[in-house]
Amino acid sequence: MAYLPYITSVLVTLIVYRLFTNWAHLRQAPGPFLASLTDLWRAWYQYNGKLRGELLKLHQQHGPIVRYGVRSISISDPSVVNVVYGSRAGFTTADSYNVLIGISNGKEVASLVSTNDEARHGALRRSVAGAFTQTNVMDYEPHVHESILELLELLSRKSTMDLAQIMLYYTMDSAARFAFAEPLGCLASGTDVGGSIQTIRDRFNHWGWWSSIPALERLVYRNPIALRSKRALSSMAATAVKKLQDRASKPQATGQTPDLLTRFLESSRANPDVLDKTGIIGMLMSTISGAGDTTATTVNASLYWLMKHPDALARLRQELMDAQIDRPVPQYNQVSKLLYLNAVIKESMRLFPTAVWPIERRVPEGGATIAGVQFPEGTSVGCLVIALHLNPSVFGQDAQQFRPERWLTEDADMLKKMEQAHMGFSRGRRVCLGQHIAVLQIKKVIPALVMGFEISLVDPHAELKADFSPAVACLEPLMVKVQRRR
Ligand code: HEM
Repeated sequence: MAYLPYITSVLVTLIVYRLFTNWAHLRQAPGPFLASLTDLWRAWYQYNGKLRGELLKLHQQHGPIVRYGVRSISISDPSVVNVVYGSRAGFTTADSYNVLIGISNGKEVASLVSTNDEARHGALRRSVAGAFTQTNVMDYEPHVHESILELLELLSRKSTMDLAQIMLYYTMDSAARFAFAEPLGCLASGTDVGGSIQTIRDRFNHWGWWSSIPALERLVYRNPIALRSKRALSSMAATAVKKLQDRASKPQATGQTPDLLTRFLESSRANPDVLDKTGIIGMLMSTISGAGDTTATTVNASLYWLMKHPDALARLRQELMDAQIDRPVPQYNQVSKLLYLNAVIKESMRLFPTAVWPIERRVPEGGATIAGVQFPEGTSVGCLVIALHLNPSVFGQDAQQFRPERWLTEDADMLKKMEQAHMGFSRGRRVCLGQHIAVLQIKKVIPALVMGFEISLVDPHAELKADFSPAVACLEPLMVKVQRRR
């Protein structure tokens, strides 16, 4: 007992020393004092879905560099995009990605997204890249087409509905179709079949809630006891395993619409050391998970702003009529190059990007100078996509407004500047692998919907809202009225 005051003072000294070194680490960067002492500050805001909004405010207050954690820096300056994400820059993913690493049979199994081993990431990505090129994704168009027909059929039976939910059913069914040629059945049943959507959202929640404190996540979920606990396969993973087993013994016949599974099996035969069976299941899961909420949110955002801006909707419909697109669903080659459609989608992604917090990268050995500030090795730096997208120095004083026409400017320099600041699909080595499939899905479904239906908000003042606590923005319900157009 006599030692108690002594032990207490040693502990207090150690804590004060730790807090001081935390603060001193990046003291050159402005930000909330609490955030410089402990990562619990950012964890709290992220858990409550408020980090994104708080960082936006901090950027307005302090400028392009803001500190939001002991070693975390948020950036809103588009000129640094290439410094951080450029292919040769040497930045790797930050520790926040570690909480996404899966656990299988008591071992950690990193996926394409969660691995911080850049050599492995590069090899894995190269091995499957052929399945995602602009030309090759055209092979999957029949899968997407079929899902849109099913969506339209469902809509024609409704008068009011939650657009956010129905669109997620479309993107998930479509993703399962182009992944392994079978829909999840969400559109057919009007439900989240087998809880697949919830399983994915649980993963996004886990990533979001623990991203700020990965060391604590490791202690709780990756200790030897937790690692050994049995985990049931999700219904979607079980379907993917079954499909893989079936396909290994009975490959797709000539004439069948190819899917990602066929392409991954081809890649696996060519690169068995890089992509094994577990890797194929991982890739299928990563693509379906990455394809659902992201694509649905972009379609919803586009439709929302078109509902709010009848002039833009009229202009889009005119463009689609002039192009004489097929009804009820256009062929991709009829819509892929339509300028106004493209501008509407770009503008919607600009105003409602799906990445929630800065896309974090780790400063490599030797440190780096970013926006004129020197940061030591190990600092996590990342562009906050929404801050970049609302930057008035790039997008002008009306940066907060939905104005697709800004993407039709004849000022080539201006256009280049805006393109460089657009990070909806991220940038660099880890740029969205599925972006061409996403664009295919979006550019086919929006014309089908706006030509086939009058869609209007049940509450004309309704706002587009999302939960920003998971890693990917998850839309809140958006009630709309639908009526077939003649
Ligand atoms: C509008 C829809 C989409 C948006 C906005 C979007 C956005 C993004 C972003 C921002 C990243 C980078 C994440 C990071 O570095 O932390 C990413 C990565 C990725 N996306 Fe997408 N995505 C979309 C659709 C899709 C689709 C349809 C697929 C699959 C077919 C897909 C598959 C992937 C994969 C596999 C990665 C990881 C790439 C890598 O690490 O090398 N995404 N996406």
